[in-house]
Amino acid sequence: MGDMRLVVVGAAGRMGRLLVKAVHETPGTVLAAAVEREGSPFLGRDAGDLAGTGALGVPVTSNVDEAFADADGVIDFTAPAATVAFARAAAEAGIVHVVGTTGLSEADLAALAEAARRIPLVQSGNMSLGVNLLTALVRRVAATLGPEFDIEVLEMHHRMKVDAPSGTALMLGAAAAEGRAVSLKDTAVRVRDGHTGARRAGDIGFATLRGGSVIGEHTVIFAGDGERIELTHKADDRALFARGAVRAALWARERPPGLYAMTDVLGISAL
Ligand SMILES: NC(=O)C1=CN([C@@H]2O[C@H](COP(=O)(O)OP(=O)(O)OC[C@H]3O[C@@H](n4cnc5c(N)ncnc54)[C@H](OP(=O)(O)O)[C@@H]3O)[C@@H](O)[C@H]2O)C=CC1
Ligand SMILES: O=C(O)C1=N[C@H](C(=O)O)C[C@H](O)C1
Repeated sequence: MGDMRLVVVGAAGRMGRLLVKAVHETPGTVLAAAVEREGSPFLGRDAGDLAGTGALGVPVTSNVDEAFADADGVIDFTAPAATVAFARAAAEAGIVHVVGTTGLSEADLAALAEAARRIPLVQSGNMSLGVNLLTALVRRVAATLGPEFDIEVLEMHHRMKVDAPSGTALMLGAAAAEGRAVSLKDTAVRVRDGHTGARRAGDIGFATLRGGSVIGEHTVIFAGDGERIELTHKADDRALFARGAVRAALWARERPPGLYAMTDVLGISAL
């Protein structure tokens, strides 16, 4: 099998540029195309120049059909509506789709599951080993501690982030709910404001901080009477997520159609 030809969509974004670099630097992958939306000021610019690798001879294009036709996979850290459209196009082209986009609605996730009937699709709100390992720890702790421990998920990100709670916070909340054998939908408190009344037993709370250049920090707090356990992950470098996504693409190339998580890619889904 030759090098995996990968398209990076959203190639001029914060993650897109790092993804172009990671594809270029990873043995066994090559940048097939770089996509931005129609009207983007980056169309025609060399993707490597934007990513800081030096020119790669890959001009940014808005022609998705052409880009996907000559590729084995697409890596997508864009926005929910774009990701749903890219999933349909990837399914049409029969290529791997790796989705890092967060802020996806139930309907968006259903559209990804539909595409995954035809192609291997890896979706995760966080592509790092640390966070995916943390989900297993959170599930375990939540299963061990009784309901007398209140669970709160605290996250902080840079000032440019547009969705809340973060995809990672929701993954961690879902892990806590799974550990307690309850539904996150029924227990999540995503916002608090005004006279909220006392905390309802069993709620899983979320708190969102935004500011500066923080890449991504998450803490799951188990607060009991007289003691507190805090499990924290801090990302120091966004390139970590890009490397994880390229790893996911290579892994998915060998898999049948299906919807996969990063824990599958990392081989820790049984933890
Ligand atoms: N799963 C993970 O490990 C991680 C996930 N993320 C997630 O990745 C996403 C992107 O984050 P980030 O890079 O910081 O955001 P940016 O806004 O910097 O980048 C998004 C890029 O996608 C482009 N884009 C949007 N719509 C389309 C479209 N229809 N066609 C082509 N390009 C499009 C944007 O272009 P324009 O500016 O013109 O809209 C922009 O260049 C977010 O959802 C974020 O939460 C981030 C880090 C890690
Ligand atoms: O938007 C970001 O930057 C990040 N988004 C992801 C999320 O929503 O959890 C992952 C990471 O924390 C950075």
